[in-house]
Amino acid sequence: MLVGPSGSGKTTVGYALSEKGIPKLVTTTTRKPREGERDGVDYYFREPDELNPDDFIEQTVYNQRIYGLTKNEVKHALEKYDKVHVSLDKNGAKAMKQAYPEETLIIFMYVPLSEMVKRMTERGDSEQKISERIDFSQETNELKPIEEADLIIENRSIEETVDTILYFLKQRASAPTE
Ligand SMILES: Nc1ncnc2c1ncn2[C@@H]1O[C@H](COP(=O)(O)OP(=O)(O)OP(=O)(O)O)[C@@H](O)[C@H]1O
Ligand SMILES: Nc1nc2c(ncn2[C@@H]2O[C@H](COP(=O)(O)O)[C@@H](O)[C@H]2O)c(=O)[nH]1
Repeated sequence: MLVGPSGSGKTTVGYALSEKGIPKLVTTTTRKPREGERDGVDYYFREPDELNPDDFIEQTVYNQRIYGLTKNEVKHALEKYDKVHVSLDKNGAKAMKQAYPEETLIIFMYVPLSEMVKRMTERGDSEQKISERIDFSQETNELKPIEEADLIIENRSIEETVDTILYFLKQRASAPTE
Protein backbone atom coordinates (compact mmCIF):
# COMPACT_ATOMS: atom_id res chain seq x y z
CA MET A 1 0.00 0.00 0.00
CA LEU A 2 1.41 3.36 -1.00
CA VAL A 3 0.54 6.07 1.49
CA GLY A 4 1.57 9.72 1.60
CA PRO A 5 0.35 13.26 1.22
CA SER A 6 -0.99 14.71 -1.99
CA GLY A 7 1.80 15.26 -4.49
CA SER A 8 4.23 12.86 -2.79
CA GLY A 9 4.27 10.74 -5.95
CA LYS A 10 2.14 7.68 -5.12
CA THR A 11 0.47 7.56 -8.54
CA THR A 12 3.72 8.07 -10.43
CA VAL A 13 5.60 5.44 -8.45
CA GLY A 14 2.57 3.18 -8.82
CA TYR A 15 2.83 3.37 -12.64
CA ALA A 16 6.46 2.33 -12.40
CA LEU A 17 5.59 -0.59 -10.10
CA SER A 18 2.94 -1.74 -12.62
CA GLU A 19 5.59 -1.75 -15.30
CA LYS A 20 7.73 -3.94 -13.06
CA GLY A 21 4.93 -6.51 -12.77
CA ILE A 22 3.18 -5.27 -9.62
CA PRO A 23 -0.14 -4.06 -10.98
CA LYS A 24 -2.45 -1.55 -9.39
CA LEU A 25 -5.75 -2.14 -7.68
CA VAL A 26 -8.19 0.39 -9.10
CA THR A 27 -10.18 2.04 -6.34
CA THR A 28 -13.53 3.82 -6.51
CA THR A 29 -14.15 7.48 -5.87
CA THR A 30 -16.89 10.08 -6.03
CA ARG A 31 -14.41 12.82 -6.94
CA LYS A 32 -14.40 14.10 -10.51
CA PRO A 33 -11.66 12.89 -12.91
CA ARG A 34 -8.61 15.10 -13.37
CA GLU A 35 -7.55 15.90 -16.89
CA GLY A 36 -6.33 12.71 -18.55
CA GLU A 37 -7.74 10.36 -15.91
CA ARG A 38 -9.80 7.47 -17.23
CA ASP A 39 -12.65 5.51 -15.70
CA GLY A 40 -11.58 1.96 -14.87
CA VAL A 41 -7.90 2.83 -15.23
CA ASP A 42 -7.17 5.56 -12.71
CA TYR A 43 -10.33 5.10 -10.66
CA TYR A 44 -13.86 3.86 -11.02
CA PHE A 45 -15.52 7.28 -11.01
CA ARG A 46 -19.00 6.97 -9.47
CA GLU A 47 -21.80 9.10 -8.05
CA PRO A 48 -22.41 8.73 -4.29
CA ASP A 49 -25.79 7.02 -4.83
CA GLU A 50 -24.12 4.34 -6.97
CA LEU A 51 -22.05 3.03 -4.05
CA ASN A 52 -23.12 0.08 -1.92
CA PRO A 53 -21.06 -0.09 1.31
CA ASP A 54 -21.39 -3.90 1.31
CA ASP A 55 -19.26 -4.07 -1.85
CA PHE A 56 -16.25 -2.49 -0.12
CA ILE A 57 -13.40 -3.85 1.97
CA GLU A 58 -12.75 -0.33 3.20
CA GLN A 59 -14.06 3.14 2.53
CA THR A 60 -12.89 6.58 3.56
CA VAL A 61 -13.92 10.18 3.18
CA TYR A 62 -10.98 12.27 1.99
CA ASN A 63 -11.43 15.97 1.40
CA GLN A 64 -15.22 15.55 1.32
CA ARG A 65 -15.16 12.80 -1.30
CA ILE A 66 -15.71 9.08 -0.81
CA TYR A 67 -12.95 6.64 -1.78
CA GLY A 68 -12.93 2.88 -1.39
CA LEU A 69 -11.52 -0.47 -2.40
CA THR A 70 -14.04 -3.09 -3.50
CA LYS A 71 -13.95 -6.76 -2.54
CA ASN A 72 -14.30 -7.64 -6.23
CA GLU A 73 -11.26 -5.64 -7.25
CA VAL A 74 -9.07 -7.49 -4.74
CA LYS A 75 -10.57 -10.90 -5.51
CA HIS A 76 -10.03 -10.57 -9.27
CA ALA A 77 -6.51 -9.18 -8.95
CA LEU A 78 -5.36 -11.89 -6.55
CA GLU A 79 -6.67 -14.59 -8.90
CA LYS A 80 -4.11 -13.37 -11.43
CA TYR A 81 -1.21 -11.84 -9.47
CA ASP A 82 0.62 -12.69 -6.28
CA LYS A 83 1.62 -9.09 -5.60
CA VAL A 84 -0.34 -5.89 -6.28
CA HIS A 85 -0.14 -2.27 -5.18
CA VAL A 86 -2.76 0.27 -4.19
CA SER A 87 -2.70 3.91 -3.17
CA LEU A 88 -4.67 4.57 0.01
CA ASP A 89 -5.03 7.32 2.56
CA LYS A 90 -3.84 6.73 6.13
CA ASN A 91 -7.22 5.51 7.36
CA GLY A 92 -7.53 2.97 4.57
CA ALA A 93 -3.99 1.69 5.05
CA LYS A 94 -4.44 1.31 8.80
CA ALA A 95 -7.73 -0.53 8.34
CA MET A 96 -6.22 -2.90 5.78
CA LYS A 97 -3.16 -3.53 7.93
CA GLN A 98 -5.35 -4.39 10.87
CA ALA A 99 -7.53 -6.73 8.81
CA TYR A 100 -4.66 -8.34 6.83
CA PRO A 101 -1.46 -7.94 8.88
CA GLU A 102 0.40 -10.77 7.14
CA GLU A 103 -0.61 -9.89 3.58
CA THR A 104 -0.07 -6.14 3.52
CA LEU A 105 2.88 -3.76 3.69
CA ILE A 106 2.63 -0.02 4.14
CA ILE A 107 5.09 2.14 2.22
CA PHE A 108 4.92 5.74 3.37
CA MET A 109 6.19 8.28 0.86
CA TYR A 110 6.94 11.92 1.54
CA VAL A 111 8.53 15.00 0.03
CA PRO A 112 9.22 18.42 1.59
CA LEU A 113 6.18 20.71 1.62
CA SER A 114 7.70 23.12 -0.93
CA GLU A 115 8.29 20.21 -3.31
CA MET A 116 4.70 19.00 -2.86
CA VAL A 117 3.43 22.42 -3.95
CA LYS A 118 5.84 22.53 -6.89
CA ARG A 119 4.82 19.06 -8.08
CA MET A 120 1.10 19.70 -7.76
CA THR A 121 1.58 22.93 -9.73
CA GLU A 122 3.45 21.04 -12.42
CA ARG A 123 0.67 18.45 -12.43
CA GLY A 124 -1.69 21.29 -13.38
CA ASP A 125 -3.66 21.58 -10.13
CA SER A 126 -5.23 25.00 -9.57
CA GLU A 127 -3.91 27.27 -6.82
CA GLN A 128 -7.16 26.76 -4.93
CA LYS A 129 -6.95 22.96 -5.16
CA ILE A 130 -3.33 23.01 -4.01
CA SER A 131 -4.12 25.24 -1.10
CA GLU A 132 -7.07 23.00 -0.09
CA ARG A 133 -4.89 19.89 -0.29
CA ILE A 134 -2.07 21.46 1.74
CA ASP A 135 -4.50 22.69 4.40
CA PHE A 136 -6.11 19.27 4.50
CA SER A 137 -2.70 17.56 4.79
CA GLN A 138 -1.76 19.78 7.71
CA GLU A 139 -5.10 19.49 9.49
CA THR A 140 -5.07 15.70 9.26
CA ASN A 141 -1.36 15.32 10.03
CA GLU A 142 -0.93 13.60 6.69
CA LEU A 143 2.70 14.70 6.37
CA LYS A 144 3.74 12.65 9.38
CA PRO A 145 4.57 8.99 8.69
CA ILE A 146 2.13 6.57 10.25
CA GLU A 147 3.36 4.28 13.00
CA GLU A 148 2.22 1.23 11.06
CA ALA A 149 4.54 2.00 8.10
CA ASP A 150 6.87 -0.85 7.09
CA LEU A 151 9.02 1.44 4.92
CA ILE A 152 9.34 5.23 4.99
CA ILE A 153 10.89 6.77 1.94
CA GLU A 154 11.54 10.28 0.63
CA ASN A 155 10.56 10.33 -3.04
CA ARG A 156 13.49 12.29 -4.47
CA SER A 157 13.95 10.57 -7.81
CA ILE A 158 11.38 8.14 -9.16
CA GLU A 159 14.03 5.60 -10.19
CA GLU A 160 15.64 5.61 -6.75
CA THR A 161 12.28 5.28 -5.01
CA VAL A 162 11.17 2.39 -7.19
CA ASP A 163 14.49 0.59 -6.76
CA THR A 164 14.29 1.00 -2.98
CA ILE A 165 10.74 -0.38 -2.93
CA LEU A 166 11.64 -3.36 -5.13
CA TYR A 167 14.69 -4.13 -3.00
CA PHE A 168 12.58 -3.89 0.15
CA LEU A 169 9.94 -6.26 -1.27
CA LYS A 170 12.62 -8.74 -2.28
CA GLN A 171 14.14 -8.67 1.20
CA ARG A 172 10.74 -9.20 2.80
CA ALA A 173 9.95 -12.08 0.49
CA SER A 174 13.19 -13.88 1.35
CA ALA A 175 13.05 -13.17 5.10
CA PRO A 176 12.32 -16.31 7.15
CA THR A 177 8.78 -16.36 8.57
CA GLU A 178 8.38 -16.76 12.34
N1 LIG B 1 10.39 11.82 -7.82
C1 LIG B 1 9.77 12.77 -8.50
N2 LIG B 1 10.46 13.80 -9.02
C2 LIG B 1 9.84 14.79 -9.70
N3 LIG B 1 8.51 14.84 -9.94
C3 LIG B 1 7.76 13.84 -9.44
C4 LIG B 1 8.34 12.75 -8.70
N4 LIG B 1 7.36 11.91 -8.33
C5 LIG B 1 6.21 12.44 -8.82
N5 LIG B 1 6.45 13.59 -9.48
C6 LIG B 1 5.47 14.49 -10.11
O1 LIG B 1 4.74 15.10 -9.04
C7 LIG B 1 3.36 15.26 -9.38
C8 LIG B 1 2.52 14.59 -8.31
O2 LIG B 1 2.75 13.19 -8.35
P1 LIG B 1 1.57 12.15 -8.17
O3 LIG B 1 0.35 12.59 -8.90
O4 LIG B 1 2.15 10.82 -8.48
O5 LIG B 1 1.31 12.29 -6.59
P2 LIG B 1 0.25 11.57 -5.65
O6 LIG B 1 0.94 11.26 -4.39
O7 LIG B 1 -0.37 10.43 -6.38
O8 LIG B 1 -0.81 12.72 -5.40
P3 LIG B 1 -2.38 12.63 -5.04
O9 LIG B 1 -2.51 11.94 -3.71
O10 LIG B 1 -2.81 14.06 -4.98
O11 LIG B 1 -3.07 11.88 -6.15
C9 LIG B 1 3.19 14.66 -10.77
O12 LIG B 1 3.20 15.73 -11.70
C10 LIG B 1 4.43 13.78 -10.95
O13 LIG B 1 4.82 13.69 -12.31
N1 LIG C 1 -8.76 4.74 1.96
C1 LIG C 1 -8.67 4.93 0.62
N2 LIG C 1 -7.95 5.92 0.13
C2 LIG C 1 -7.86 6.04 -1.20
C3 LIG C 1 -8.54 5.17 -2.06
N3 LIG C 1 -8.27 5.54 -3.35
C4 LIG C 1 -7.44 6.58 -3.26
N4 LIG C 1 -7.19 6.89 -1.99
C5 LIG C 1 -6.37 7.98 -1.44
O1 LIG C 1 -7.14 9.16 -1.45
C6 LIG C 1 -6.27 10.29 -1.49
C7 LIG C 1 -6.72 11.27 -2.55
O2 LIG C 1 -6.52 10.74 -3.85
P1 LIG C 1 -6.62 11.67 -5.16
O3 LIG C 1 -6.43 10.75 -6.32
O4 LIG C 1 -7.96 12.32 -5.14
O5 LIG C 1 -5.52 12.68 -5.04
C8 LIG C 1 -4.87 9.75 -1.74
O6 LIG C 1 -4.21 9.70 -0.49
C9 LIG C 1 -5.14 8.37 -2.25
O7 LIG C 1 -4.06 7.51 -1.97
C10 LIG C 1 -9.33 4.13 -1.49
O8 LIG C 1 -9.98 3.33 -2.17
N5 LIG C 1 -9.37 4.06 -0.16
